Amino acid sequence: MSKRQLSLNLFIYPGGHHEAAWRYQGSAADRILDVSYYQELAQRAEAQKFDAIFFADGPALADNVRYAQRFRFEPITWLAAIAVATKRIGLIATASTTYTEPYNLARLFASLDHLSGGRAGWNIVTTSTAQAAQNFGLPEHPPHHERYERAREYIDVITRLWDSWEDDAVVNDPASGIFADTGKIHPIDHVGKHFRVRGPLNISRTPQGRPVYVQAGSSDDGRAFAARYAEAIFTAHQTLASAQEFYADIKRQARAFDRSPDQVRILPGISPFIASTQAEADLLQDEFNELIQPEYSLTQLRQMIGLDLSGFDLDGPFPRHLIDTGSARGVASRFKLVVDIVDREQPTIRQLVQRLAGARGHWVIAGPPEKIADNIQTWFDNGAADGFNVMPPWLPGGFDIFAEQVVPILRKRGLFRGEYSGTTLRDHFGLSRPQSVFSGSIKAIA
Ligand SMILES: Cc1cc2nc3c(=O)[nH]c(=O)nc-3n(C[C@H](O)[C@H](O)[C@H](O)COP(=O)(O)O)c2cc1C
Repeated sequence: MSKRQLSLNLFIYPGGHHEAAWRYQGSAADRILDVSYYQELAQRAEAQKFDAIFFADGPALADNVRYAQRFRFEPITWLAAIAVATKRIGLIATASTTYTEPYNLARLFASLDHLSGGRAGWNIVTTSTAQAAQNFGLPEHPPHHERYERAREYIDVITRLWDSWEDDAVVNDPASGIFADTGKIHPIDHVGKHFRVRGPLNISRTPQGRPVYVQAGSSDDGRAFAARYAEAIFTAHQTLASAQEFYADIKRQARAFDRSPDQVRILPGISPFIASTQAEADLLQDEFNELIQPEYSLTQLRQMIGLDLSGFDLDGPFPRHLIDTGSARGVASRFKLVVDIVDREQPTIRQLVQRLAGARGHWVIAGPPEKIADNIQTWFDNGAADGFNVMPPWLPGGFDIFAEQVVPILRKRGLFRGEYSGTTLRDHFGLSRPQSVFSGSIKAIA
């Protein structure tokens, strides 16, 4: 039995994850729409045998774009260009079940999986950004519970679309003149509350059968959805204890859905400031925090906890009494994460925005390479993570330092691969390739 190994993804934000990264002299602020910049990043991550790269997404413009590089290209398109510049690394794109339709999205991800030789992953989101509704003619953003109800039906439909061609449906025999065995291509005939889709999909089953299902739910609905469907789960935790609680809960819920917990990889985010000494690493983090623009940070904070602190003294105490914990506004999980920081550390407003500036509530850690590796190993060995979404504070430099100084330590400790053992994202994550739900069934296209 091979030793349990870490999964490492490179989570790419254009200039890096610190909200002021684009202002830092080492970041590639002028290359954020240059696809070769992302191809180079993916090649560097592939050279280090990372499992995947990952792009977030949302169908609306962030309302604080004045102060930070928070616009978004469409990730599937961008990953197609990266696929042709790489051979092994996984390619994970975010797409919303609230603001897309299953048939179109099934085609997009099937195409990405075919063209990449089986390296596609789908970060399934319901979209927590309320302003998206105005771009799709909706009177208001659907409530959280309803978004998850739609997402469950969506997954059922899209899974059957990806499975609608059995693996051996394509014959492709010019001599006999038969291209496909239509007895192995199945309509899905779905009629539900949110969707009516006949199918089948208009492309054959992909190298992975289906893209890898990734999810990042944190609420009760989100966790249940993740435990039932997700094969890799992204999550944000500030402490080992919080990550251990999440990890144990998801693995328990997965078992309750009769799933093997090994088929559910849990990947918290980590945003490391790395330097040869602790003092230098702290200085590096301070350099970034000095570039913070309070107008941007306070907008972020308002989105997370629904409080507008623009009139407050930044160096005054955070007004904890104004937080109405009864109504978790904004993104529920981030709301709780911010409240926990405030209750644990009683920060000033400035100290809180600096805590969140690094990576929007993900784990930010500063120190020498050995300390970063030690912390990664502690979470990995103590039931808090199966791997990490690496979120460099700035790119490309922040990733290069992690790759050159932390990955070798993890490798030396036997925690991370020296070579890919497979070719697909499922291989890298150690996930099985799913059978088509139609294998052996009779109803096919006439
Ligand atoms: C690493 C990570 C990446 C995420 N990326 C996105 C994203 O690209 N788009 C999005 O709408 N939500 C994204 N989310 C938010 C989650 O989809 C989810 O809405 C959030 O964690 C709250 O959980 P809930 O859906 O259970 O309320 C991300 C969350 C995490 C932890």
